[in-house]
Amino acid sequence: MSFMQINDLNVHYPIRGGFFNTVIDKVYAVDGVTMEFEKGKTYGLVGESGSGKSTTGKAIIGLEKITSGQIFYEGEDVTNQRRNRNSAYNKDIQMIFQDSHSSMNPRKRVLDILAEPIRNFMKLSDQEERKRIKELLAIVGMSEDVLLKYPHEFSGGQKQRLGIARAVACNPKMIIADEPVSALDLSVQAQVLNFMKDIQNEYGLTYLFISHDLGVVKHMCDHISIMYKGRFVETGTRHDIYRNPQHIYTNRLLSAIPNIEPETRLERKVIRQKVEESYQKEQHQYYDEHGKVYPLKSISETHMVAMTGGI
Ligand SMILES: Nc1ncnc2c1ncn2[C@@H]1O[C@H](COP(=O)(O)OP(=O)(O)OP(=O)(O)O)[C@@H](O)[C@H]1O
Repeated sequence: MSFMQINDLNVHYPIRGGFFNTVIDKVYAVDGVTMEFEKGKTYGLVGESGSGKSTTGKAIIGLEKITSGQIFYEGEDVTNQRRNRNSAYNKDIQMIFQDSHSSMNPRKRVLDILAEPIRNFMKLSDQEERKRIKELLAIVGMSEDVLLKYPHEFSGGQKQRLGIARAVACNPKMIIADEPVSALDLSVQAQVLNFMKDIQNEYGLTYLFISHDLGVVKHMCDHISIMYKGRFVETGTRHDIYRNPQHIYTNRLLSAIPNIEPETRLERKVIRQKVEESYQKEQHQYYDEHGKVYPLKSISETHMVAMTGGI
């Protein structure tokens, strides 16, 4: 039995219009997503803006209402517990966001920001709480001098560290990280990613890493799902996705990975143009007549691709 299982998750938003403001259509933000997580592993969820990645993450954690589907956690159906603030599920599964700043109250000091989850989920004395907060700062490599500071006094990288400290405060089992490094400079990105890897190894955390950039998740993820218009176009191990990509959309994302080596920049630009041309020409073979992604089919024990019988 896997650590967590998501079965046929759907999040559809009604679009209203017309004279009576009735539902005229729906946005299929998440459209039949199935995922399985094993303990201690890192999963990537990658797609362009609007593909439904954040909605999937928020639905799993309970920040978004789901239209249908089931979530099993440690063998138990938690679909209806996700929005119960005091449930074990809510303590065990935490989320960090691209912009930690906007998720932190600007009028609260670090001390209070870190104390909040502890007060929600753990019954500690004042002294124990202080001790835990100091431990958390040590985990993210920050000194106790910051306790009385406010969020605006920190750099982007430091704020992400505080966001991580807050997420790990109550010993979670899984962290959903929504574009955790996208707002940071390249050098700081690597630092934050390495440091997330370290805490994962130390505490056996499971990660779901959400990103629009296949380059960012490359060195982190054991397993990757590529999302387009609310559906998965391809899922597989890191090797399957980077060495043996099958779907035209995966190839397009691979060719879009930003390149920092000046020697190969021109070469990569040519490849990117070629991929884009074939995407424009051949994409109709990869989507149905309504532009929808086909159902996934297994092509190996680990690798699934959305395709019609014809491909
Ligand atoms: N509350 C809402 N009401 C209506 N549509 C919504 C709502 N929230 C999201 N959507 C739509 O659902 C789709 C998926 O959005 P989502 O934010 O999950 O994508 P994303 O892949 O995370 O993109 P980004 O990286 O830009 O956040 C988009 O088309 C978006 O406009």
